[in-house]
Amino acid sequence: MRLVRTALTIAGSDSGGGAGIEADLKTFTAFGVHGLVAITSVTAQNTQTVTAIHDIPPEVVSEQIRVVAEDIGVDAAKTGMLSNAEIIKAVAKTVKNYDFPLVVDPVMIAKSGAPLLREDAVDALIKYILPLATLVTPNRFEAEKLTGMEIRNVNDAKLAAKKIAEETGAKAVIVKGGHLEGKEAIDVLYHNGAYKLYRAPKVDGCTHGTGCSFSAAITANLAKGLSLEDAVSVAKEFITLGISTGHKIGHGHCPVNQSAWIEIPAEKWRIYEELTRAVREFERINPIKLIPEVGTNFVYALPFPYARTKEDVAGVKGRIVRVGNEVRAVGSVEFGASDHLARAILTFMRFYPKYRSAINVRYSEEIVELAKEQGFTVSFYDRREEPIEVKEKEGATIPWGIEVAVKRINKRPDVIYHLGDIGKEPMILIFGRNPREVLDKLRLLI
Ligand SMILES: Cc1ncc(COP(=O)(O)OP(=O)(O)O)c(N)n1
Ligand SMILES: Cc1nc(C(=O)O)sc1CCOP(=O)(O)O
Repeated sequence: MRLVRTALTIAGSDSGGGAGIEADLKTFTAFGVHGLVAITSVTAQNTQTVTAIHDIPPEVVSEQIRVVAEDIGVDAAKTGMLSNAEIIKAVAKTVKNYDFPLVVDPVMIAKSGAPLLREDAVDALIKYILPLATLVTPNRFEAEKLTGMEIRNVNDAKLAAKKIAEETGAKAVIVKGGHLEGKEAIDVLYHNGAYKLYRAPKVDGCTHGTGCSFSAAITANLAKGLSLEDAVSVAKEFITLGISTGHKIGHGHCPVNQSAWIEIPAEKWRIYEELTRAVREFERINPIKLIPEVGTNFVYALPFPYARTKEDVAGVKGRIVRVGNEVRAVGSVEFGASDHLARAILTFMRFYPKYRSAINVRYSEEIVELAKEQGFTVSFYDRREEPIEVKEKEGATIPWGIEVAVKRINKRPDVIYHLGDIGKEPMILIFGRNPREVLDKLRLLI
C-alpha cells in the first residue's frame, strides 16, 4: 500500500521558478504530498516578461500523464498552462481514463501580461477540460473571459461561478477575489448549488504564481482526503501567508513564498528549543546582580522576512526574576510573551537582520564600563531627547530609542543602554545572532 499521497500537475514550466510547474511542486512539497509532473510547455520567463514559449508535443504530454498514473498512481491532479487546443484535447482524452479529482486553473495570461493560452484555444478549454473539472479556479479576468460578463464585486462573482458550473458541467467553481472591488480578497465558491465565501485581507506582497500555488494547494489537500470546502480553506490561508512573505527578487512581480508554510513552524520549534536551553543556562549561571527591578526577558525572533510583530518573537512568559538568592524563569518560552524586548529586537533587525536575540539586564555604570573594556560596541539613547509625538504614541519609545542608538554610531552595537525616565527603570540590552551568542557576551559582564 502507498502511504504517501500523490498530486499531479499538468502545466507549463516557468524558468523564473515563480509560477507554473515550479510553483506547483513547491506547494505539493509544503503539504507533504509527492509531486508528479506532465509538462505542457517550456517558457523562458522571469518576474518581468515571457520571452519564449516552446510547446511540448501533445502525445508527449499524454504519455507523461499515463506513465505516472499507471505506475505510481495519482490521488488528485491540476491543470495550469495548457497553451494550445491540441494539448487541451490530448489532456482531456487522457485524464478521462482515470478517476482522480481534477482542479482546473484556467491560466490565460501571465502577471507580466504575456498570453499563455492561444486565443483560439479558449473554446477548447471550455468544451473539453471544464466538463471534467472537480473545481475550476478562475480569477476575475479569466471568469470574465469564460462567461462574457463584467465582474466587479462579490455578487457578480456569484453569478459568474454559477454560470460557469451550469454551462460547462464543472462540479464546482471558485471565482477568486484578489482583483474584485474592496479591501478584502473574497473568493466565491459555488458547489452543489450553494455558495461559500472565503475571506482574507488583501495583503501587500508578492503575487507572481498566486493562481498556480492556490490551485496546487487545493489539489494537494484533495489528494490528502480533505473535502473540497476544507481544501479551499487551507489553500486560502496558505496563499495569504505566501503573498505576504514573498521574497522581493527580480525587477517585476516577485513570487509567492510557498516555503513559509513549513519554514515558520519549523523555525518556531528550533527557536523554542534553543531559547529554552539558554534560559535554563541563564538560571544556572544565576546572575542575581544583573536582574533589574522589573525583571529580565530573553527573546529570540523568527528570521527575516517572518519577524513582523511581537507574535513572531519568543520570550519568557512572566519574565525571569529574583526568587531569594536564585534567578528563576516565571513561565515557559512562548511566542508573543515579550513586549518591550520584542519591540527592541524587531527594530534592531531592521538594521541587522541576522541579529535576532536579546536580553535586558540591570543598568549600572560599572557594567557599561566593563562592556567597553571587554571590547563591546556600546551605544545608548536618552529619553529626554524623545520627540513629543513619539512619547504620546503607545509603544513607540523603544523602537525610536533603538533606532537612535543604532544610528548614533557607524558600527553594529553589542550593547544599548538608556538611563530611564520618571517611573521608568534604566536598562542595558545585549544583542546577538542567537541566545548562545547573547549568553557568551553576558558571561563577560559578570
Ligand atoms: C508557466 C506558467 N504558468 C502559469 C503562469 C501564471 O502565473 P502568474 O503570471 O503569476 O499568474 P497567476 O499564477 O497569479 O494566475 C505563468 N506565468 N507561467
Ligand atoms: C520593562 C522593560 N523595559 C525595558 C527597556 O528596555 O526599557 S526591558 C523590560 C523588561 C522586558 O520586558 P518584556 O517582558 O515586555 O520584554
